[in-house]
Amino acid sequence: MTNKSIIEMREVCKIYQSGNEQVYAANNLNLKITDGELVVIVGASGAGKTTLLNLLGGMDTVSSGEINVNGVMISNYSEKKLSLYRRNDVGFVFQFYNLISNLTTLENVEFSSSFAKNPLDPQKILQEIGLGKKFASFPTELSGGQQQRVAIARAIAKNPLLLLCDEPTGALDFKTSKEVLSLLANFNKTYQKTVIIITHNSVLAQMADKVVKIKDGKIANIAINKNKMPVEKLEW
Ligand SMILES: Nc1ncnc2c1ncn2[C@@H]1O[C@H](COP(=O)(O)OP(=O)(O)OP(=O)(O)O)[C@@H](O)[C@H]1O
Repeated sequence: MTNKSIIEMREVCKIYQSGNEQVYAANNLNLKITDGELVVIVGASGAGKTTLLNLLGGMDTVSSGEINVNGVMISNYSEKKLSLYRRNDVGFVFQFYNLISNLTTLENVEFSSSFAKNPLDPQKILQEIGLGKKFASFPTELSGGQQQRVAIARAIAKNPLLLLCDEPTGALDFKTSKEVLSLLANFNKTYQKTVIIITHNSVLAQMADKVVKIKDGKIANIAINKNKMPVEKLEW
């Protein structure tokens, strides 16, 4: 890992209007993430985790403050530039895999990477992820864990600057969750790319380089793990 910051958030606020009330989903967030870090973001339901990830991924815009990604101020981006940023620089993994149901495994990955600037080989990534025998399967023919693998392959094959994962194991059992988390940790290690994982499960904090705790839209704590734990050893 280098010491270069890949993300710098300065005094970021996101305010939603809910009836007559203003909700500070992000309330003065200051955060630096180093290139190649594995970051886990924890916090209770409604704390503001998804809001933070959506702001980083260019899916939502700040109410105030600045977000700099890889030396570029994305918080000043127009809708068009944000769309290119999402396409080229960000890989997303969600709790529910969001695969295209009438495309095969390989087609799902190829479709997404065909829009990216500098994609990796979809077949190679699917092989690495253990889906070498499932190229021709449709999503309904795959287990939940396999579908999440396709979603991860799809995100990785774009060769993104950042891999953003929102509750990637939320719908999976213990064993499958660990397999999926291992893939994310391996990607981080092999490709030296920044991976950010949102979770309710505080045990996952042990696999991170950096753990960010969010509470009521604010950063409650940032901890650095000197000795992060291999995913295989996590128990919950
Ligand atoms: N589009 C929106 N309009 C109004 N309020 C919103 C909107 N999106 C989020 N909020 C509010 O912002 C706060 C933070 O929501 P967010 O989804 O970021 O939390 P979270 O930590 O990801 O929660 P969960 O773990 O349940 O997904 C909550 O109070 C939520 O109700």
